[in-house]
Amino acid sequence: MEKSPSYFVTHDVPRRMHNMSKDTKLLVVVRDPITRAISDYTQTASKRKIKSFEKLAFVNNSGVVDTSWGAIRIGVYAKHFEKWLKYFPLSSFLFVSGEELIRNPLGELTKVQQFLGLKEVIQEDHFYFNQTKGFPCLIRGVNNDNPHCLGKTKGRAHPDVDPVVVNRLREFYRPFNAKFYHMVGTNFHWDDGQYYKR
Ligand SMILES: Nc1ncnc2c1ncn2[C@@H]1O[C@H](COP(=O)(O)OS(=O)(=O)O)[C@@H](OP(=O)(O)O)[C@H]1O
Repeated sequence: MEKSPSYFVTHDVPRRMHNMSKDTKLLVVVRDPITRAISDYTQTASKRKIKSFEKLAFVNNSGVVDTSWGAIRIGVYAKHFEKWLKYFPLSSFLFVSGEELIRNPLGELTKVQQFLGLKEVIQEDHFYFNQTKGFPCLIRGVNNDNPHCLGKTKGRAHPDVDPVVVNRLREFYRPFNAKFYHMVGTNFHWDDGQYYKR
């Protein structure tokens, strides 16, 4: 098993993975592209000083969404996924909802176990919700005495983004999201706005 978010969007990866093994099972965790962009921005901003999200999202403050900015471009999932379908059938993929992975980790991980043909060993009591972190964490060991949350670079606080900008991005992504839902046969409900800012 190997993982990297960049595999999904890097041009030559589908062909190279197919050359390696055409039977590879592919798991893709996807979340609302707007939250994903803000998460991406937050990660970069934690390393160096950059302009505001609102400034970077548009070309010269014009209201035209800057699709050359990676944080925006990566969320156009339908375009990236088209390239994968040239090499792998839809049945090779499981799309995991990033939102549900937080809300209902057992539900999403049960689907993962089934997709991979694994024995279903994960249970409800393997998780607890850490209120401070705001995320589910794992309980390891028979005495539940070895809890494990992801590190502090996962689950950072996101900045508040101007709602006008969020709405503009919502309109920008809507057709791409619709296409993506159609391609994969799942509605992730990002356009309902119910998931933005967890
Ligand atoms: N259980 C749990 N604990 C902490 N974080 C969780 C968890 N489940 C999902 N997430 C979300 O994972 C996001 C980080 O994933 P990344 O794709 O950036 O990770 S990586 O690039 O593959 O290393 C991270 O994004 P941010 O919230 O923007 O930090 C989380 O929202």
